[in-house]
Amino acid sequence: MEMVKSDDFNDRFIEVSKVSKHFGVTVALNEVSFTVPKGLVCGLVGENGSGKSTLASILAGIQDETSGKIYLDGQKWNPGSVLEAQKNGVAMIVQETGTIENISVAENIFLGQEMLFSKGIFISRKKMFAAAQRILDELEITSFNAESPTSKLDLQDRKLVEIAKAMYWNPKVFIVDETTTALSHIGRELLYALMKKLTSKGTTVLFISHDLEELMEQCDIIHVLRDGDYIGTLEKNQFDTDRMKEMMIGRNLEGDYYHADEEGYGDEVVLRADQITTLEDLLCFNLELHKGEVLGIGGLSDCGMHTLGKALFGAEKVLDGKVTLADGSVIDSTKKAVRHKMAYLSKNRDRESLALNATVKENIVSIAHDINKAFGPLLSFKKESQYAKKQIEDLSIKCASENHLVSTLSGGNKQKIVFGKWIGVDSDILIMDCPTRGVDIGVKAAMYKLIYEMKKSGKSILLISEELPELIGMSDRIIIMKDGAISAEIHRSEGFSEHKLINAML
Ligand SMILES: Nc1ncnc2c1ncn2[C@@H]1O[C@H](COP(=O)(O)OP(=O)(O)OP(=O)(O)O)[C@@H](O)[C@H]1O
Repeated sequence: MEMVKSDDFNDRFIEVSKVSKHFGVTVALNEVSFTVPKGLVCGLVGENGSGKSTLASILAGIQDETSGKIYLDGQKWNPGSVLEAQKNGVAMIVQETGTIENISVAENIFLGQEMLFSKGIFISRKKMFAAAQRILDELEITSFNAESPTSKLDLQDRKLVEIAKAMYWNPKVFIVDETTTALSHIGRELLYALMKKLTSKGTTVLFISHDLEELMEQCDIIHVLRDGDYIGTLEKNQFDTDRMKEMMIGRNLEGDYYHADEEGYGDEVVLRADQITTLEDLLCFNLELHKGEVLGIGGLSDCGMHTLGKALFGAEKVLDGKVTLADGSVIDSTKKAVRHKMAYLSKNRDRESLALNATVKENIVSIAHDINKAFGPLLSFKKESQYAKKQIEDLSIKCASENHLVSTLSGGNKQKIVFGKWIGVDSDILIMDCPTRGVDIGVKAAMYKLIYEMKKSGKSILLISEELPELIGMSDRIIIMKDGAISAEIHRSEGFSEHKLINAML
């Protein structure tokens, strides 16, 4: 093992030295150097595509650096695989799905480690389930158990499985990549408490987030990346959102983030849920969305709001009751919804909104056939290319060209594609489930501006969100759901407050 010449490894428990990562012509990391002291929460912040996940995944053994070196606790760190990294104390919660669908929670937690429970040539599933359950109990996770099939879990619960899996390894370094936006209030609190507990025992946490307030609350220091370069570090006493934004973007980000005025909306009801009941979550649920309204829907992740979004778009079977438009049309399939100029942005982008193995262009134009027609049913390749290029430019999607594969884009850039794909087709009713998940502050501001412009031009938007500032900032009216029912309805004119909303959720 190569050793670093220093007595105090604790101050530079992780040492990243001139690390570069190239993907063909893309330079994801450019000679990045920084250190992270032991037992602290270190934030990593930067715009979408600035290299945060790439760096984190090199540390976690997912991929190798092109050049440069990393030292962990004074020793050269170069894990050959994720398993090797985990065994040697580095565990990571990835941005998207880090679990496998068709197996149980326990099998996910001990994936690749089944031999720990071997009895001769057999694996004792009983012992494996018991061990997994102990970890879940210690984390006070009660929404599922070790035997639950992973395919039945929502995004939040699958993230909790990943957290439980990481805890098995008792990590020296715990990496959390843009996970909190997949978690509801309770999930976030659980993660924050865990991070505190871990650091008190000497674990180092690398925390990646686009939420600057969250970073300032949870971190002891914050490293800033921009376009693959390390820009600098802020210590706790230097934390300041404007300074952070300037370091991230290289200029001042000015202007109003949210729309926060009282323009109101029309009386016409454009979408109505009439006593709808779904297999799970919703029972005789009523809702009206008006022309030109931004209706915010909030609640804890299992309150039924994500199912509501799907049911309104015809993507979730409505067993009783119906979803209708102003002209009386019943929406009972996604095909009908799209035909009636409805759009739906799913929270679960990799599973439900994107074709990962297709190109940026193929994804963006996939529902824009009417716009890009040449003659009759024939499509114009030129129009499609121009259309895709415009979305790429408007949302500053970071990719080499419109022919770039979506699977290789950063998380936030994937989210921009989902947004661009649906926004571009000029729908009248837009159901958006966590539309700004994982996007950086600059793009968030651009998305909010577009949502506001759509509202002003008479479009109706149902904004399902787990971010209270987003709901408060953007909505004309907010409905808070709890256990599949409405627990509060508040109009902007009555005054929104986080306190009121949280009380209605719990
Ligand atoms: N496997 C890959 N092949 C090609 N390019 C890649 C690959 N992985 C990442 N990149 C590129 O490297 C750059 C950095 O991506 P990375 O995912 O590290 O950004 P990030 O800062 O984590 O972004 P986000 O905030 O959106 O998650 C991006 O331009 C991305 O498209």
